[in-house]
Amino acid sequence: MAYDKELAAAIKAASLAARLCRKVQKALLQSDVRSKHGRNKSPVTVADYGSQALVSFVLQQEFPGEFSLVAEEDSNDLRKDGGGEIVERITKLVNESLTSDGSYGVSLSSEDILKAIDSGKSEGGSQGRHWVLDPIDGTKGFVKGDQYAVALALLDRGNVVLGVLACPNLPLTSISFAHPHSPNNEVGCLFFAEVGRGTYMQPLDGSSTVKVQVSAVENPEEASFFESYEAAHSMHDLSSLIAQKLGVKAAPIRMDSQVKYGALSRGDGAIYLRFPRNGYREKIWDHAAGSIVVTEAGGVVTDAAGKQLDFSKGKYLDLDTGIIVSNQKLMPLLFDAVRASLAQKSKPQP
Ligand SMILES: Nc1ncnc2c1ncn2[C@@H]1O[C@H](COP(=O)(O)O)[C@@H](OP(=O)(O)O)[C@H]1O
Ligand SMILES: [Mg+2]
Ligand SMILES: [Mg+2]
Ligand SMILES: [Mg+2]
Repeated sequence: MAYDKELAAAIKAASLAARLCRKVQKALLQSDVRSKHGRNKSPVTVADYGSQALVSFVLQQEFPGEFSLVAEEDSNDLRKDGGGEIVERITKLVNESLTSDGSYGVSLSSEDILKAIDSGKSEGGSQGRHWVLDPIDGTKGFVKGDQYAVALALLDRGNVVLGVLACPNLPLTSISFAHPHSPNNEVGCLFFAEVGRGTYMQPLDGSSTVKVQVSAVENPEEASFFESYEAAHSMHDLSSLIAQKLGVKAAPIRMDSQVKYGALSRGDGAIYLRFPRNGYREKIWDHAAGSIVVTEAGGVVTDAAGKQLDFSKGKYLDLDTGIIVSNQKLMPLLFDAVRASLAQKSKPQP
């Protein structure tokens, strides 16, 4: 089928990267966390770099020749004074992962690692094929020992055609309030989706695979919604106004990263609301994999004007106000509640 080879390579790369991240998270030392310079100051760890180097290396091994990767991180900070020690740690981590996997029989130098990280500088766009990678989405969740995801997607002529979400800290069974997962439940899932072929979930070791579907809930009173854990990433007051207008009774499920898309794709919750504060421009790597995982599971992902997300315009998503996600039945009600809430919010306060 169209993208079988690419999907197999993406699952392999994301699984290897997830195992590297899991190892680091278990032994995370504060020294592994640096905050990136510049306005956003979102943290970045040895695992973000290690994951990006590993995914980039594996994909280039599987697809030698033309290769285009749009990825979040670059090696600029690592090449500065004082970066040497962290580069050594990253190199060791990546080589340990490659040795344990055994497929490639190579040991990479620090320069190989920096080059692999920097091969993620493509701008993407509407022509040709581009891999899109967030090596750790939800680094804030990662550093506090909570949820994060390795998010890898493939763009083909501007459309997302496959996505893989490795979620090392997500329990295999539902996390919804309605069905709290059993305490001895296995933790670590990988979701994958290919255009036109549905969404599947497997444990990180790939031992079994199930097809997943979004929640069939039609009554908003029975629905629950996901939103960012970070109030800095999404306006929680707006989400609660929308939920109230919609008639949602349950409290929000607040989680870091695109794990929210994975959990929604298997029906743990019926809605995801994301309203960044003014001026923030969403990056394609924060949503490419998650969006296809939901849409291939029967869900709908649009901006606040009801428009599909457009991944063909380079590294950024130009969208109207925010991102709303739900199933086909609830989406018309959700859309009306969003419009009414935005109208109310924009009215001058008395
Ligand atoms: N002000 C902001 N508004 C919205 N998203 C932001 C943001 N600052 C950072 N982010 C993005 O939000 C992502 C995490 O999403 P969530 O809030 O769902 O956990 C971060 O991904 P990284 O952790 O890969 O940097 C980061 O790219
Ligand atoms: Mg980041
Ligand atoms: Mg991200
Ligand atoms: Mg990231």
